[in-house]
Amino acid sequence: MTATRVLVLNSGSSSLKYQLLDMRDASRLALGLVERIGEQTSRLKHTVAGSGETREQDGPIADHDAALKAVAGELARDGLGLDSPDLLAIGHRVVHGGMFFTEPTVVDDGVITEIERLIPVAPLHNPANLTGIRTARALRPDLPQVAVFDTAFHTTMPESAARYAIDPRLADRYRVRRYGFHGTSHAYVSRETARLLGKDPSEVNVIVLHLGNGASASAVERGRCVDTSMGLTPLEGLVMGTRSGDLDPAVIFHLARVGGMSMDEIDTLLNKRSGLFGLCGDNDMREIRRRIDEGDQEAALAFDIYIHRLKKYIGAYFAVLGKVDAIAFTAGVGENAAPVRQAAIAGLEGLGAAVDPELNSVRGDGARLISPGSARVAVAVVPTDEELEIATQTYALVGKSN
Ligand SMILES: Nc1ncnc2c1ncn2[C@@H]1O[C@H](COP(=O)(O)OP(=O)(O)O)[C@@H](O)[C@H]1O
Ligand SMILES: CC(=O)OP(=O)(O)O
Ligand SMILES: [Mg+2]
Repeated sequence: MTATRVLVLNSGSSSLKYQLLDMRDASRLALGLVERIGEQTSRLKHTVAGSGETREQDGPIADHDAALKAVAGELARDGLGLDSPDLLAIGHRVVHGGMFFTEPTVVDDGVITEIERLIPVAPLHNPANLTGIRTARALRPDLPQVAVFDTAFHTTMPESAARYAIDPRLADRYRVRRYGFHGTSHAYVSRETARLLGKDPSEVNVIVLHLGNGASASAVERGRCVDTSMGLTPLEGLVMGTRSGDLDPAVIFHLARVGGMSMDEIDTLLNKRSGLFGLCGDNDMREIRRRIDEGDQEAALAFDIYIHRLKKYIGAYFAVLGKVDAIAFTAGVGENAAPVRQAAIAGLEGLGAAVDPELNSVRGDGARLISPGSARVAVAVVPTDEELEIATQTYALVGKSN
């Protein structure tokens, strides 16, 4: 029997999302999430796709190694364990691939060393991705492990967008350039948006707004990324859950010289204690909307700053692309927060974009248009599926040799 199943691991800084898929028809067999890894209140939520049965397990899970072993245990209970002969490969999300990785790559020792070398530019993500790879390798040393990089989709950016305005020799020596992240999602969502419009990706220009806890925008011209809001690290660009996004780099010198903060303190401040959380003490958009509804001014200002930045990027990418066919909202906030979509597009009628309040308020699982029929630019909600995209790329790489 030919093995056709792919297990996908999407390790975040404190979470592990996973899906087991059968790639004959890309159907899901099981999926789940381990949250708050490293805290006392960790939770594993495991769902068996066929029956829809969900099991939850609460209690401390110390690190990503323990998380993956717990997930393996849950899968084994359903007869879907990692020891199954039906398992073809394990696909891993790796956030930073630098300039080196432009394609999905079968992991060997050299690949691991390179991902390790990139830790300084993805300190929240690459260590977790590496733990996932190492644990999976230890559990099934015989299986191909495939790394799918967040940065890969953005390697088509022209130098004018990818370079910072600093001495290119210095930039090259330290590999300082704009890499961009969430690429697997931007690739998938831009393609799905074209499909929603009944077009081939090569026929349309799309602005993708990936608004999760981390958030980034991209300008996709005829299927190729030409600009994106994240840079050397996932800190640049939009206001995020806990990250500041863009600021004058001199803020850092100022906090060091005048505020007496160390580089590590500033790094932690900007990555973990800024963004929505820094502004109002909450990083979850649901909580922020609830507070706004109760008249909370601090939450309202945080929301306004978030929207203002988002709008600036939408405007910038109109200019970068020249002609825009669609704006797609995706990820946790983009897919669920109707007020964010409404506020981000409000006032863009002159650019041809508008949101129909009624369509915008309808909840749904699939990709859908939320712009009025008369709008020149389609505005859409397009759910992302990084795990499906990673499974597809993993299968394309190792399935044919099986
Ligand atoms: N129903 C909802 N309404 C508004 N925001 C939501 C909703 N559900 C999730 N979110 C937002 O989505 C975020 C998580 O998005 P997600 O794409 O899962 O992020 P990540 O992959 O970075 O963990 C939450 O922090 C929250 O702000
Ligand atoms: C790169 C990045 O920001 O990822 P996430 O949104 O999963 O934190
Ligand atoms: Mg995410």
